This record gives sequence, structure tokens and C-alpha cells, in this order.
Amino acid sequence: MNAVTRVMSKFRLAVVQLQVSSDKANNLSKVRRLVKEAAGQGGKVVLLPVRRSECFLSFFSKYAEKIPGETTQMLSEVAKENKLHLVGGSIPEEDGGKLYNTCAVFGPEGELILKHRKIHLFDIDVPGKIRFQESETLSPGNSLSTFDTPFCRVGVGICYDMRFAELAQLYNRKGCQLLVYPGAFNMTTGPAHWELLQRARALDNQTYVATASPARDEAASYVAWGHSTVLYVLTLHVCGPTPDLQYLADVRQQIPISSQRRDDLYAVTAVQQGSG
Ligand SMILES: NC(=O)CCC(=O)C(=O)O
Repeated sequence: MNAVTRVMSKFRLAVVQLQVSSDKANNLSKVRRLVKEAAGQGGKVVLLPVRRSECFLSFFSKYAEKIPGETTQMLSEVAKENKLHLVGGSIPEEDGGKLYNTCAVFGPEGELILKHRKIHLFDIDVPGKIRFQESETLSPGNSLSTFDTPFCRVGVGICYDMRFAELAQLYNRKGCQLLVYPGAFNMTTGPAHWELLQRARALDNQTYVATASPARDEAASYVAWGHSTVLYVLTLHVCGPTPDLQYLADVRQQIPISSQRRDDLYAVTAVQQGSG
């Protein structure tokens, strides 16, 4: 049975935007409180933002953890306590002497469903504005990451991954109805592209898209744009935090681009599915 045929038409998605600091214990206790609050309001899938360390490469090795490790153990407990799917933002992961930017996803029994390692590293140079070279510190992941909930199939990316239309297209081909991107755009690219990219991914793929950012902290050396987006969707409207899978199915039927693709003329294919 695939995700499309077994949907419960609506569910509540919660996106947590919190002020993230370098105080790990404080971040984790805020997460615990906010996920409980989201569950109390009917949240069945909860999306957390990237940790601040995503933005501070020098902190990456300092805060890196194994998975499972302290943070993911706590996220697993929180998912289990609240009986929901938890998309655990992203944390610095150390594995085999390499560092990754990794999003761990947990199910309602606290089980680790997957870990998505950021595939596209944020290496940009906008003169006078922002230069960032994640590849000097991090290694890229090599796998696509999707998971099933009782509501829909979900595709996972982290931050810069959202710029790559091909990834979202492949998730669409794999049956995803919701794409989630924990992220922390900056004050240069955020205003210009953060929302536009979400709309583009949603429109091209006729999927829901959700993003979670740390709250803006003007005192930080990397100021995140913030603007976690509850959901942008589809062709005609921006919706609230309740994805309506029936609406999505209707739009896909009304404007049936997935069956109208010219697979005889072009293709987007995954070349390999490595580990990590
Ligand atoms: N850390 C990131 O991936 C930031 C991505 C970003 O800001 C962008 O403009 O893309």
C-alpha cells in the first residue's frame, strides 16, 4: 500500500522556530517543552530547526556527536513521550573521522527512522555580502531520504538542499507529498530566496513544503533570516498548518503534470544511493 492510497486526509504539522544558542542543554530543554506544546495542540509531525552550530563552522567539531548520541537520544525520548513523528532539525554528526550536517527522524515509538546528511554543501561567495565554505569542514551526504507516516510520505533536505530542484523532483517521483527542510538562510539570501524557493519546490512538484529556521538573533555572527514557514503549497493558495492530502490529490488531478511529463524526452534520475 503506498502513501497515496492510505492517507488520512488531514493532519497537523507543527514547525518549531526557537532561539537556538550554543548552550546545548538549554536548547534541548526548550525543544522538549515546545514539542510537548505542539503535541498538545494536535501536532502529529513536528519539524525542528537546524542547530545554531550549522551556522558556525568553527563550532561544528566542538559540538559534533555520534548518532545515536546525547541529542538524538533525547529527541527519541521526546518523540516517544508525545507519540509523534519528529524531524529533528539538524545537528553536527561525527562519523569515521568526518563531520556531517545531519537530520535524524524519529517515529512515535522513539525509533530512529532515518538520518539525512546534507547532500549539498553551502559553498558560496557573494562579494561584500557573504562567503561560506562548508566543504572546508563538512563532508556531504550521499543518500536521498524519505519516510512514511500514517498521513503521507515525506522527503527530507537540509537548508541549501532546498535550492536543488532535482532532489525535490526525485522525492516527488518517490511519492512524497510533503518536503521538509530544516534551514537557516542568512540576511542576504533569506529575503531574496527563502520563500521563493519553497514556492518553487511546492509548485513544481505539487507537494507541501515546510521549513524550520532558528529564530533571528541580531547579536549572532551569522544572523539567520528566520521566517520558518508553516506550509506553502501548490498552485492556488498558502495554507495553514494542516496539510490536506485530499486537496493535494485534487490539484494533482486537475493539473496532471506528473502524467504529462515527457519521459521520452528527459529524465531526472538518482545516479547512486550510497550510504550516508
Ligand atoms: N547553511 C545553509 O545551507 C544556508 C543556505 C543559504 O543561506 C542559501 O542561501 O542557500
